[in-house]
Order: sequence, then C-alpha cells, then structure tokens
Amino acid sequence: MRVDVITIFPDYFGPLSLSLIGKARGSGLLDLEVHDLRTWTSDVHRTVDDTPYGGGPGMVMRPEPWGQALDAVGPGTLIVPSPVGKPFTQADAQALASLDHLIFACGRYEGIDQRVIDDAAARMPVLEVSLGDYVLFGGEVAVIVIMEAITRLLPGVLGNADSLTEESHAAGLLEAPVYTKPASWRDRDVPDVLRSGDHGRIARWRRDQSLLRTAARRPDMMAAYPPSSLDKADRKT
Ligand SMILES: COc1ccc(Cn2ccc3ccc(-c4cc(N)[nH]n4)cc32)cc1
Repeated sequence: MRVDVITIFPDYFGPLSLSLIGKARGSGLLDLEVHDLRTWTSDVHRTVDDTPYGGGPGMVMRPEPWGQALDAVGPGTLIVPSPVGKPFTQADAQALASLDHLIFACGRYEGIDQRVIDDAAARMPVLEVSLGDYVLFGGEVAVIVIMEAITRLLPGVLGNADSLTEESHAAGLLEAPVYTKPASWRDRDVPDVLRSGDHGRIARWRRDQSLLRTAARRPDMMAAYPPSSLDKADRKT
C-alpha cells in the first residue's frame, strides 16, 4: 500500500516510524511518504493560510498549495480528517486497507478551502472523516489513528492474524475482558472459566461478556447488532 500524507507539521508523524507501522514500512508492506505542504508555496513567507471570506474567527488554508500538492501526489483515494466528516469506523478501516493508494490531507486553522475538496472530488474518491464529536487542532493526530487502524489490517503486519478474525469490533460488539498471569493479583482472581481449558465454555463466556459490555456501554451498537449473527443460545425466547 502506498500512502502520501500532506501536512504543515511533518514532524508530527515520527510515531509512524515506530513499532508495527515502522516494521511494515521497513518490510515494504507499507510505502509511506510525508510531504510538507509548504513545498508547494511560492511566496517568500511560504504562506499556507489567509483570512476567511465572509468574516469569522481564525484563518483558512489557501487552495493553491493544496491543489498543486494533490496534483503532484495524486491520484489516489483522498482522506480528509474533519470535525464535519462522516464518523470513521472499523468498516471504513477495512475498506481502506484494501486500496492501493491513500492520500491524507491534514488541515489546520479553521480548515481547508472547500474548493480543494470539490476540485479533488472531480478526479479521485474523497472521504471526509471525523474521529469523534470533539475538536482537534488539526488533522495530523487523526491521520495517525486512522493509519494504525488500517495498517493492522494489512496482511502480514499482525503476527497473529487470529487477532483480526476474532475481533469483536469487526463483528459489531465490544471485546470481552482480557487477563494474564498471575492467576491471583491483589486478591483478585482470573475467572475460573478462562483457566478451565474448555474452549467451548470459554467462547460462550467471552461472547456473553461482549454482549453485556456492549449493552451497558454502547446501546447504539447493540441496537445495530445483526440478529442474524445471534447464536441460538443468544436468542431471546
Ligand atoms: C469548523 O470548526 C472547526 C474546524 C476546524 C478545526 C481545527 N481543524 C483544522 C483541521 C482539522 C481536521 C480535523 C479536525 C477534527 C477531527 C475531529 N474528529 N475533531 N477535530 C479538526 C481540524 C476546529 C474547528
């Protein structure tokens, strides 16, 4: 997978050289390049922002540098983190993980001139995505989160591919609690079922825990939970 990131803060992406993403880059599974948007400015001050038409607080990112940057690195699938974007989901991560070329546009200030998005959409798929109902300073942190969600789905990145097949978020539920040694810690014991060796019982316990957690913490996920995936044992009689 080829990924181009365009930003005015390239140093924000140091974390993408670490851990499993760093290994994926080193092994060639992920070909990632970070570009400084100011590369495509032409004035002595390398200006990337200007005052908003119609007035209002803050500054807006100018269209010219963005247009030239996207011309240079595109075409590909353009992902623009934004407070007004579609909520980013695991399904989105799975869909994006199957693509060949992603381009991330990291906005700052009050955002990017809308004409940049409209012009790009005329020649490549564009997704404006939100990470949640809170406001960040810019798109960089969102890109790091999205890149983690996508990269862990790339074949060969996670040593234990089972982690993905059993992932409950992909199945529409929250994960069950996890435990490791010691069996007893500060007078708190690991649930006996997890030490029973009875894999069928363990699977049912984990499923029940996932359903309980999802019902308690994410009624929205519970409401959307596909009844077709309920085992007979889970169906309400
Ligand atoms: C319209 O009001 C605002 C517009 C922009 C901003 C700051 N800002 C600039 C670019 C940018 C990119 C993504 C995000 C973001 C994404 C999520 N889920 N929260 N915040 C924030 C961003 C603040 C407020």
